[in-house]
Amino acid sequence: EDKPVTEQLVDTLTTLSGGPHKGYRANHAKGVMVEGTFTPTAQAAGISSAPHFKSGSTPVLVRYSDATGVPNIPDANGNAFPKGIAIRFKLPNDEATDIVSISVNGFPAATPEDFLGLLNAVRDSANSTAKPSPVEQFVGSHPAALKFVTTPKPAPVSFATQPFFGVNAFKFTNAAGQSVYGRYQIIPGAGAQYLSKEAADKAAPDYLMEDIVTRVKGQGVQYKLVLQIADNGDVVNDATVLWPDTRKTVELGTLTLNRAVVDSKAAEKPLMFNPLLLPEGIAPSQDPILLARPAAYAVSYGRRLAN
Ligand code: HEM
Repeated sequence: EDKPVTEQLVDTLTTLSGGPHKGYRANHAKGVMVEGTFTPTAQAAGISSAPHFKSGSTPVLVRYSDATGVPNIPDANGNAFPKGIAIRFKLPNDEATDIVSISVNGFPAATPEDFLGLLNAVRDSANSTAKPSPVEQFVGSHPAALKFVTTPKPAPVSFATQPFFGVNAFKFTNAAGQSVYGRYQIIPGAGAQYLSKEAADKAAPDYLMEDIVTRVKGQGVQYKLVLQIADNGDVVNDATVLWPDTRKTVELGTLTLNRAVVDSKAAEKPLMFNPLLLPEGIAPSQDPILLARPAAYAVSYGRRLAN
């Protein structure tokens, strides 16, 4: 193949979803958007000089999503995991920065090439009689992929009871020029709560998308934005390598979501969240998965707008 790996990834995601599905994202196609504010803690400015970590509140736009490019996948379907949360912080002077996270802590591949290998193996298993199947062969020789696909992904009671993880590390620098590497954790104020298998089997196809709109219009929904800080020597460029739970965490602030987005479907189409849209005070790590994401998202975005 002469195409860039990032475009091949979008092609395979499209094939896996039975697409192209006109006007939808090639992954995380089904979603809903809500709005609110982010309020930083006093410690946040000590981590990064980014504008939203100074004092005051920042307006946020949030898109929750189900995995896959299937626009009408039932929320509790086994393929609709990991769940996604994309957060746009609307900074002063028409600037913005995004956090784009998933409901699993970790990723199945350390490189875009390996991720393509996994997705192509899933694709090729559909029409294969080989034993072991292509995907069984792939996960048999790729422990991180095996770990990711076998990690339990229970259906949450609500998006408001689902923790999310940034997975890729970033470099945070404060006003004094001191830097740390960290990974985001988005911790629900309501606590992590999941449905039983029986309840998940009976859940309505759009139960999560509908529930979150009801919640934001009612009591509102809160999360703590937390940063897990790497120790010297921790691997920061590999999304398959978790850091120990004993690593220091710093609370960066609170997300309060209290408004639905009118006509969310129309509003989400011309939007592209970008994990590398970063203000001063936050820089990418050299994680090849992180660095590949904007190119892949842009291919999906371009195709979405083209039809
Ligand atoms: C090389 C690895 C990856 C590829 C190829 C990939 C591919 C994609 C694509 C094509 C989209 C649709 C973008 C659009 O049309 O706007 C997307 C969306 C998304 N991705 Fe990824 N992704 C990767 C890694 C990740 C990682 C590591 C995370 C989180 C830790 C993540 C979380 C999400 C979320 C939450 C969305 C939905 C964003 C929205 O609501 O608009 N992805 N991904």
